[in-house]
Amino acid sequence: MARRIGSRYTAHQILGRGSAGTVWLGEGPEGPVAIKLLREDLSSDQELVGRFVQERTALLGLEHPHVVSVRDLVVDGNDLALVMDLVRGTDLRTRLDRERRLAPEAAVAIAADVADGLAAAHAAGVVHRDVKPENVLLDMQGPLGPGGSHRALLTDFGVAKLIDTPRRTRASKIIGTPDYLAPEIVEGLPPRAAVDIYALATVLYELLAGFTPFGGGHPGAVLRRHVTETVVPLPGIPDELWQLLVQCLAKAPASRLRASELAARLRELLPLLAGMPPLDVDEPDTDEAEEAAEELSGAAPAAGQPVRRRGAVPLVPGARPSDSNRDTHTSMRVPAPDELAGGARGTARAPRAAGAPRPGSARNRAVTRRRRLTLAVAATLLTAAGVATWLTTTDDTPPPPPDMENSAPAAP
Ligand SMILES: Nc1ncnc2c1ncn2[C@@H]1O[C@H](COP(=O)(O)OP(=O)(O)OP(=O)(O)O)[C@@H](O)[C@H]1O
Repeated sequence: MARRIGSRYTAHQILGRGSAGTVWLGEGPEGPVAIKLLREDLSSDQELVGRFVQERTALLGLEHPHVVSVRDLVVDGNDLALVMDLVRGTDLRTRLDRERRLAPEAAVAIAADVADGLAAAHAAGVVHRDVKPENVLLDMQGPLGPGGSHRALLTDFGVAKLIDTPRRTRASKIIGTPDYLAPEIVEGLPPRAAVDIYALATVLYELLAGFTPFGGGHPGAVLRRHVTETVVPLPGIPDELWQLLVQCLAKAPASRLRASELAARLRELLPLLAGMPPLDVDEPDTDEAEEAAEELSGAAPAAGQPVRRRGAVPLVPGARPSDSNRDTHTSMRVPAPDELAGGARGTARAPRAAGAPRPGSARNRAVTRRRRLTLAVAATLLTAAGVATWLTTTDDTPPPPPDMENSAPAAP
């Protein structure tokens, strides 16, 4: 049923739902649009209202073929809506869920588009801060690009920041989605353009492998891996592409490429990747420390039951907790340096060539079990040491003064 939004727009049909609201296919004075309508029960939530306004502000004047433009912000009674360019297609997460892994040529073409969009945002002084497959839309009505890929557009600048905002103090909260968070964010440094490059390299790795390099398990473990672990090579990946990924996943932000350079280098690789099938990579093993902790607590799934993944902290009150650390924004306290330094190492999920034996195959099970008990104790100690307290639900340190740079929307 059609619904009026302000005096100039009509919403016709739901295109999708996010944690903060619903995106509608709509009509405006200049033709079809997408209308993101804030959930009514959240219209009094100042943080979320702030995100809508922020998205409008960040994108003012930014017109680019690889960025979804925001056309209008409508405030009408209880309705708060962002009017955006309509992208007829799907989001990259949906495509990835359907295909599991993309052929390298298509993956690199999409990443190059997003890098172009980021270059435009960075040139306009905006850092996105939440680059992930959910925030990349694929235009399925336009012409096909290399490897049959659709034009990709970056969207959701709701937590974007102006790069040049001065800041002298260490950040007290982390905003972002754990799987894609650059190490300097975890360490409390201000978000600069390089955080988007790290996140995009993580997305590209995920498109190629079917999983993120440092994801899996408890959000605290994911954060620590970003700081302490090195990325494990993907079997069968062309060396030139791997080197590019490694450079953009560098722990030191200054070592990463700039967005325009990354876009150019990715496009240079396209002829080399033409016709190459998706990489033959098996899913990594589940984080052993995580499993061990669950075993110890009696929470381990019974044989044959799917492994339960812990969710990140939903940004929005009432949102369903996500089933992974990559689906939702999270807001966490920045861990202290000693919290990052301690704890189990080597927990990054190691990719295996398809068919290669799992490290914990049947003949190794007794050894694995003994290791798990040791790890379980380590995991319990870690938890006691405060890793779990990074999560925002309880933060018993006095809150910092409200400051757009340093504070994040409070998790429920
Ligand atoms: N400009 C657009 N044109 C067409 N479809 C869109 C547009 N923007 C969003 N959508 C669709 O609407 C759905 C919800 O988008 P939204 O940005 O609210 O959610 P999200 O990014 O998945 O969630 P969250 O707000 O929690 O980060 C997405 O699945 C996306 O495919």
